[in-house]
Amino acid sequence: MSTLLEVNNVSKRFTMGGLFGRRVVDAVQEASFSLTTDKPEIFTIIGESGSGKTTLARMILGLEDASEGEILFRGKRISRHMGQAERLAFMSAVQPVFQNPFEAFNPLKKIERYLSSTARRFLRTSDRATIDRAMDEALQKVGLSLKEVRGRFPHEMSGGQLQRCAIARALIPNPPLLIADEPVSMVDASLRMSIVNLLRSLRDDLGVSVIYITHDLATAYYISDRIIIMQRGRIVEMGDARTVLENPEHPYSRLLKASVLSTDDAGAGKLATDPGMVDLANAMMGRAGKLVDRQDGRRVRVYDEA
Ligand SMILES: Nc1ncnc2c1ncn2[C@@H]1O[C@H](COP(=O)(O)OP(=O)(O)OP(=O)(O)O)[C@@H](O)[C@H]1O
Repeated sequence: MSTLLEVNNVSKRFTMGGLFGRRVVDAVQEASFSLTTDKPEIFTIIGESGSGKTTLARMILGLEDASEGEILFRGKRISRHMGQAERLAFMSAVQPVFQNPFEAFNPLKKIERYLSSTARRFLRTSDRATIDRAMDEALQKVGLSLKEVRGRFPHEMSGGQLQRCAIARALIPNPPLLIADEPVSMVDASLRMSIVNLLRSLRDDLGVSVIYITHDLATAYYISDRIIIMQRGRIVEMGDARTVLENPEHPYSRLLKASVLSTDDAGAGKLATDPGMVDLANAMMGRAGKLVDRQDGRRVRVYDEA
């Protein structure tokens, strides 16, 4: 079994302000997990806003350095200070998909311009036919074609179609790993599942692993193989997605699940989340505790009684 990505005890601390108004945010604390090359998977990072998901993703993409710990991709350390050639090789293997496809594309440029510059950069060619072939192949993988996209500007596509184009762009160098940060949250609800299903087919048909970052428990349940649940920078529960989400153990994981149910029940006028549950989850915030292994394979953060 060989390792694709290793996140070893990674923490990120942001320090803001001057001498007198110094503020410290521990955005990620001691995160550890790994992905192997043998089994492509959808590995989900879930948590509410501010729990550290994007910071973790940015460190995995080499856009931010860890304050402590290390991240290895195929055994090599990832850092913001990688040399140009090393970065290009890394970027061809680990590609991001961002939240808002309308921001990812320049509104004044045709979509194919963006795709062709990616092809030129990663395939190191300026041969027109090779670039067109690479763009078409990537677009076919997401259910589009160069014929459909050619000549069109971003505003001439739906959010769902444009997100497909963004995913196609990411697929041009044939990366084994995509980092998708909230890829469906800006997409129309009616088109969301088609993007989620697309991620699944990338895993099943192309063998691409996806780190799927979300705060949407429903899509997470639907596509994830494994999941980590983050609360204020700390992993509080991790393991097989079904094991964890069907029967969450940590109070914060239980709260996340209950919050989703309460949305479903809202129409029936049922109470939103039980305040006792919120208090219990909040009481864990900021406490270090430790992750322990459970018999069913999950890891859960537990705390010494005060
Ligand atoms: N560059 C930065 N400088 C200072 N603080 C930051 C920076 N980036 C993130 N933070 C802080 O780190 C914490 C984690 O933020 P992060 O964006 O990683 O969370 P998140 O789970 O991705 O949230 P969201 O779902 O809203 O994107 C937050 O308190 C945030 O304010």
